[in-house]
Amino acid sequence: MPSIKAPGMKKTTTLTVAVKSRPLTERELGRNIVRVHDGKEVLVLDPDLTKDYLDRIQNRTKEKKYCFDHAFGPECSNLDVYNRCISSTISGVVQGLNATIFAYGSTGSGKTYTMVGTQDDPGLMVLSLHTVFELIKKDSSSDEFEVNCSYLEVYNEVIYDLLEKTSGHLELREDPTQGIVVAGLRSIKVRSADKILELLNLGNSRRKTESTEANATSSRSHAVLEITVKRKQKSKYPNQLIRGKLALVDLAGSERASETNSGGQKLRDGANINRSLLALANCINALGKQQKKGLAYVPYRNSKLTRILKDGLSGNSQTIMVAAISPADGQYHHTVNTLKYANRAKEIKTHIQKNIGTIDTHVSDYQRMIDSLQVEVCRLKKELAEKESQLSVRTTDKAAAADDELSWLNVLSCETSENVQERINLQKALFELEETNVRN
Ligand SMILES: Nc1ncnc2c1ncn2[C@@H]1O[C@H](COP(=O)(O)OP(=O)(O)OP(=O)(O)O)[C@@H](O)[C@H]1O
Repeated sequence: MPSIKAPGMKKTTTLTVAVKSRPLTERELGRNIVRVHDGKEVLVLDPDLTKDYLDRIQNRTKEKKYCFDHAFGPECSNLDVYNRCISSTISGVVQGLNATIFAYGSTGSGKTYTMVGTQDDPGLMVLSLHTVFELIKKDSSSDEFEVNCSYLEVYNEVIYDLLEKTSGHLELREDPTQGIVVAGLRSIKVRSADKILELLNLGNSRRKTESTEANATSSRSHAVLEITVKRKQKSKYPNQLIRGKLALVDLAGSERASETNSGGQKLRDGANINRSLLALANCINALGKQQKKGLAYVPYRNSKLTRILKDGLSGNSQTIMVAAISPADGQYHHTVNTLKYANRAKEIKTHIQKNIGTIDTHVSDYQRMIDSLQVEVCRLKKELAEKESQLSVRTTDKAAAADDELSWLNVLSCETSENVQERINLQKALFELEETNVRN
C-alpha cells in the first residue's frame, strides 16, 4: 500500500456555496416565489399575496434576501452550474487536491437532478467525471495515472456498497493517514468516464427510492461517489505519488412526517434521514460559529453521514455546497430553511493541501543503497588495514631511509585520516538512511 502523507503548503479557503432554483414542476400549481439577480442574489417572495405596501414598509413581510457565491435560476442548466463553480476545482483533483461537492435541500428540490441529471442535461457527477478523464488525456507529462471509483449509500444509518449486488453492512474506521475510511468498500479501477457512468447507473438503480408526497422518486438514502486519481510522477521524482480525491454527494431530502402521510418503514426512513441531516445542519452551525466566535464543538460523530463528510466540512478539501431549492410558494419554509443553512455554510473554512506521498518501492531503493554503502565501508576497512600493516613493516625494516620514509609516512597518514573521515561520513549517511527507512 502506498504511504500517503500531505506535506507542503496549506491553503485556507472558504466553502463555496451555490444556490440552484429548479423550474416549477407540472405537479406544482402554485406561484414561483424565487427570484435570482446578478448570478449571486436570491430573493424569496412572501407566499402570502394579501400583504400590501404598508406591511412591507413595516417589515411585516416574509420576503427574504440572501447573497451567495453563485446563484442559478430555473433557466440554468447543470452545465451552467458546472462551468461557473465546479470545473476549476476538478483540475485541482488531477493535481493531488481533495474536493467535495454536495447537494443539499429539501425533498423534491432538485438535488438528484443536479448531481446525476438526465440524458439531455447531465449532472455534476457526470460532467466532473468527463473532465477528470479529459484532463488525464490532455496531460503532456509522462506521468502515470490510475483512477479508482467507489459508490456507497447511507440508509437508515447503515452504510451499503452500491457497487456490490448484495452488500452487507459496512463500518467506518479511522485510519491514521487516510482519515475516515469505509472498511470493505469496493474500489474499482476505471479507465474511462463511460465506465464510471456505467457503475454510477448501476449504483443508482440499487439506491433506495420511494414515492413521497413531495417527490415521485425520492431518494431515501445519502449517496457518496468517490473518485481517486493517483498520479505517479515519472520524470522529476520517480518515487513520488500524488493522490487527489473527489467526493460527490447526493443527500436524501428531508421532510416532516406529517408531509409524507406515512407510517412504518417510511416514517422510520424519514426519522433517520432527518437524524443525519440534523447532524449535518448542527455541524454546519457549529463550524459557522467557530469562524465567528472561535472554538465550538462540532458534533461529527452524531451520524455516519457527518463522519464521512468530515474532511469535506473542515479538513483537507475544496468544498462546494449546491443548495437546491424549489420555487413553489408551498415550499416557502423549506426554501428559506435551506437558504439559512447555505448562508451559514459560507462561513465554513477548510484547509487544502496537496496529497504527496511516496510509494513503497522506495524502501527497496533505500535497502539497495544501504547494501552498496556497506560494501563500500568493508572495502575501505580492508584498504585501511592493509595500509596499516604495510606501514608497520616498513617502519621496522627501513630505518635507514628515514627522510624518505618520513615524507612517505606523512602522505600515508594523510591518506589514512582521509579514509577514516570518509568512513565516518559513510557511516553517518548510512545511519540517516536507516532512520529514514524506519520512519517510512
Ligand atoms: N433543473 C431542473 N429542470 C427540470 N426539472 C427539474 C430540475 N430540477 C429538478 N427537476 C425535477 O424535479 C423533480 C424533483 O427533483 P429531484 O428528484 O432531483 O429532487 P431531490 O431533491 O433529489 O428529491 P429527494 O430528496 O426526494 O430525492 C424531478 O421530477 C426532477 O426531474
